[in-house]
Amino acid sequence: MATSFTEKKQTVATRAAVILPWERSAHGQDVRAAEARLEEAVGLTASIGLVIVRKAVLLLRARRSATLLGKGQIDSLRIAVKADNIDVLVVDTKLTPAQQRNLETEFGCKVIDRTGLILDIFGARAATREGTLQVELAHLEYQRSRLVRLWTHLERQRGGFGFLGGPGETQIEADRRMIGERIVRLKKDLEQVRRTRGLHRQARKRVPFPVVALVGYTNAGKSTLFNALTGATVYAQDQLFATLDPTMRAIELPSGRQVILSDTVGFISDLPTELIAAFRATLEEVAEADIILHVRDIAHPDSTTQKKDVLGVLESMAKDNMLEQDWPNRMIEVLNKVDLLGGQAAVPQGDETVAISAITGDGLDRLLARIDQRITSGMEVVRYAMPLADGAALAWLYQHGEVVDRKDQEEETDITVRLLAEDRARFERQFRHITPQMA
Ligand SMILES: Nc1nc2c(ncn2[C@@H]2O[C@H](COP(=O)(O)OP(=O)(O)OP(=O)(O)O)[C@@H](O)[C@H]2O)c(=O)[nH]1
Ligand SMILES: [Mg+2]
Repeated sequence: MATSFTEKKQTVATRAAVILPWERSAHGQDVRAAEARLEEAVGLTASIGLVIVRKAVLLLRARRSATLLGKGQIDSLRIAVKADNIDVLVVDTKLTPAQQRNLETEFGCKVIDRTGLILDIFGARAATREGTLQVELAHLEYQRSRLVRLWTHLERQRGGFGFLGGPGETQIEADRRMIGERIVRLKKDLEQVRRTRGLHRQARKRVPFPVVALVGYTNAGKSTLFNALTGATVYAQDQLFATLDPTMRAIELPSGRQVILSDTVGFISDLPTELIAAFRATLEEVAEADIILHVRDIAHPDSTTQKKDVLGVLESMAKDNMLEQDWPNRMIEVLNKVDLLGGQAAVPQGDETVAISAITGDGLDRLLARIDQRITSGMEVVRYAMPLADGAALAWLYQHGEVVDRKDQEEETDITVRLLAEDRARFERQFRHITPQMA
């Protein structure tokens, strides 16, 4: 893994300030939007273990090429960094390599930008092989772009073309070559992983129960819902990306049918484009899901934009064959946090939406019933003839399907059962001696 900020294990808490540069021209005067965005950045920063001692929205009249911020802002920040003993300044926007370096010089502390911050988070969260490779690739490309610019900057300072070949320059060139070679290797490895992806999906389909995946924006309440539904004690708190690992747990639906619930990585707003591939790779669990629960924070000011973002990413995954084309049929929209809006009645619900509060438990029974219904609607009716002595096969059918009819003879039974298409395939693979009859 590329060097990561969080890899330096800290014994003493690292103190951070989080600032959100807010351009009036680009963002307008929407104070509520700025506050929500700042809170997201604070959550992201907390999730890599930094202690936030100061946070602020800084209005920008223009982006200054050398330092981004204006002179007065820099002066007052310098005082704050000193007074609060700040080790890291998180600037929630994209900084050019020169801006980052200049700000570090101004403040005498480490400065990280939004891309650097998110890369760090993804690095800690990537679970699959593709995810890990994809994140490392993004990290190296980020580093390389910083090296290249630094190099040209030095060249300019010397007023030449690098013929002098000073030691610093040689080192940078060597670093750049090393990074370049590693990138080529990673891309090859990724190719290989992608080619075998189809095979893995087949293997994963052998999980014995339908999979229900929770997706949605960071802080939407996925982990809280996951806990409410499993009664499990999985880490959930008001901290973005509290989930460090994709978590899977079996739960029982009202019908008695078992499903596997899977919590996933949260979406974040304005994901830097160079990180989209890495993020999508961390979402691979969704590809295996029989049902996708799209959890939304319906009380969030950007709720509608967040929804569009989520659907956009899923669509792009389907386009690249990471997700099966019929994914919209498998989705249920979960409007969470209705307690903040005065209960279920405040929110319109349709066939594809269920309003809930993961905190109060309001609407959870309806959600479970809806999941049950959705699973059943995708079922087929099949008839099998099998030896009565085959207890394992019979038990399997009772556990995974709904037995509609059964006629026992002396040695044999003729059984009609409703099964998911995948379950039917699983059953017929596992019990090859049993023959499906004409319905
Ligand atoms: N009022 C209210 N707060 C909720 C509800 N559900 C979750 N929250 C709060 O929202 C915050 C985020 O919840 P999480 O479950 O950690 O969110 P998440 O979607 O898992 O976030 P990531 O793991 O970062 O993607 C926590 O403070 C929860 O207590 C709800 O129904 N009502
Ligand atoms: Mg979570």
